[in-house]
Amino acid sequence: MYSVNKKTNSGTRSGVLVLSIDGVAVFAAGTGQDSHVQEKLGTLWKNRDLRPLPAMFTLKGTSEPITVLSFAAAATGCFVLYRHDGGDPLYEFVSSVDFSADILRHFVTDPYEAITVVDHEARVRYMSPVHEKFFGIQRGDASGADVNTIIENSRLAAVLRSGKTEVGQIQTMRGKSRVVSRTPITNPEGQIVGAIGQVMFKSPAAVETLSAEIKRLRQEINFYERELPRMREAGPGLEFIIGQSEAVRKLKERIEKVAPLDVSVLLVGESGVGKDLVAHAIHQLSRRRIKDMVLVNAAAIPGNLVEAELFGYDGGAFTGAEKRGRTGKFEEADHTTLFLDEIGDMPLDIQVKVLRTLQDGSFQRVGSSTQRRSDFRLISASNRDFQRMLASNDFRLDLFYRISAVTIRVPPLRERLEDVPLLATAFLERFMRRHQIQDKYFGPGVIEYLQSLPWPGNIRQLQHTIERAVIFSERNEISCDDCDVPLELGTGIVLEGIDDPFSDDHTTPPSSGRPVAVRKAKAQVETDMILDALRRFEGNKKKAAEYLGISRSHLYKKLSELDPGL
Ligand SMILES: Nc1ncnc2c1ncn2[C@@H]1O[C@H](COP(=O)(O)OP(=O)(O)OP(=O)(O)O)[C@@H](O)[C@H]1O
Repeated sequence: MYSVNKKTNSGTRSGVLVLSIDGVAVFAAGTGQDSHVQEKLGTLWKNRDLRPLPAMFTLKGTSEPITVLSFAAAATGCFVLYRHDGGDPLYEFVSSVDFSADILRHFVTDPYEAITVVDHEARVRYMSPVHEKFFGIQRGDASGADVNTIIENSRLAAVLRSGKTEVGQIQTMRGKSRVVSRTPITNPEGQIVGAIGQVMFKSPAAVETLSAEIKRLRQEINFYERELPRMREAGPGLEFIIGQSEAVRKLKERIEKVAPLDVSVLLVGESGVGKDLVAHAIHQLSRRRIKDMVLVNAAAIPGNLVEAELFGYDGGAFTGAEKRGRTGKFEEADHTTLFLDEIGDMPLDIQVKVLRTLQDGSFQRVGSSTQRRSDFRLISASNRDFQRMLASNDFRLDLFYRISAVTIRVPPLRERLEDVPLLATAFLERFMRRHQIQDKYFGPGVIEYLQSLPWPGNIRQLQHTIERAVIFSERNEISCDDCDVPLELGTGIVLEGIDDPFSDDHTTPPSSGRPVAVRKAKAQVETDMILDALRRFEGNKKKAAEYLGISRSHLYKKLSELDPGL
């Protein structure tokens, strides 16, 4: 199997060294005669009590690394040595793994490994017990027989001739289909000495399932490969803005018009109407879409950090700052869009600095005097009332002009209630997918009921309502009760005799598909509003009635209905 002192053109490649108990060489051949090798192995051998010698290791520090197989007896150490590229993996395996026989036994007897080994004449040399059992053969009876007389449809002889491996072939044997592999075996000289036939899967069905799964995954990959460039291009573009109402149609038109122009856009509208979505759509339809939009939520940054967040800072600019300094959002937004959300919440002192940057694109990091520049397109959004803030000097007029080259108002949901069916259905599907819930659907009258509500929390509130219903409805059919809107529905409800403060045209919402629930919700909101007004004006009914926009007598009537004791 292994020849000692094998010589090649490059000199002695291998050898043997036998050491006495004291590390003295008692026999040496080939590489084993090298004094350097003897000295190194002698040291290792003498220290074997401290550091036991592994069965196989590499001897370093010689002219070439040498692989050593060690066979230690009580009194002598025997080492077989060879240069790294001169070994035989089987010899190494058998020498260094003392349970190598168990591993081989496992391969030939494992109940799941049905194998047949043939020699170069296609005569059976070995058949694993499980394979013998399958063919109804007594142990060893097939040995020496032509494989074709034992295994029907065998192609082992063909594989011996072709020298080519066959993997995953279906072979029918004894009326059963099996998925098999056939492998020719060569010796180190490259001659085919035999072949192994092996059952890979017991039935093609298992392979079919696997292949169907692979096919499905391939299709999925193909889909994403096709879609990815488009999705990258489009991002959350216009198609993510659900709705076919006139209001949404106009909104989309405006987005498409303004997106390619490199002007500042201010998005106004109540909370939850979709300003964020609109900002993304504008960015995606602009030439700056190549780089991701940079987002800043002015309301979410603590006042003392707004400046550092926006302009960045130099190392050690303030306590707690990162040592190497940090890039600010303006700098990050170079060549892309900067989305300043909740700009109405920006402190006045920061407004001045932001204005300066907006005027010429230049800024300084906190703690630095170097002027930097950034070329960004600004989109800002706020649900605040700018008229009021400008009047009370809470927002700088010059900044307002800068940020609002174009202002887009995103309409509240109550102005486009005809979009509710589309939105509700899309959210139903989205949340069923997200929560892995199946087969939920809206029962009769639910969509009409949803359309009858004024949605002061807008689309975000509708979304939450549907999500709650998907999760908590006990039956597959989602009922109006499942969609009950929480009490904090609050101020948006149009009260009898009270103008809806949000509505432009004061149209009443479409008639309810579920009058009782609507009435209940209205009554609750009415009560809340009335009590809130009374608290605000410390029980002064005249002022409360004025505030609510109803007559005093109407307020008294309402109070008597609520609680005669009030
Ligand atoms: N037309 C729409 N189609 C589908 N989803 C929408 C639509 N409009 C808004 N949404 C969804 O409603 C939620 C709230 O929208 P968004 O955050 O854009 O509102 P916003 O106006 O920015 O609110 P805020 O002023 O509170 O920041 C988001 O999950 C958004 O995806």
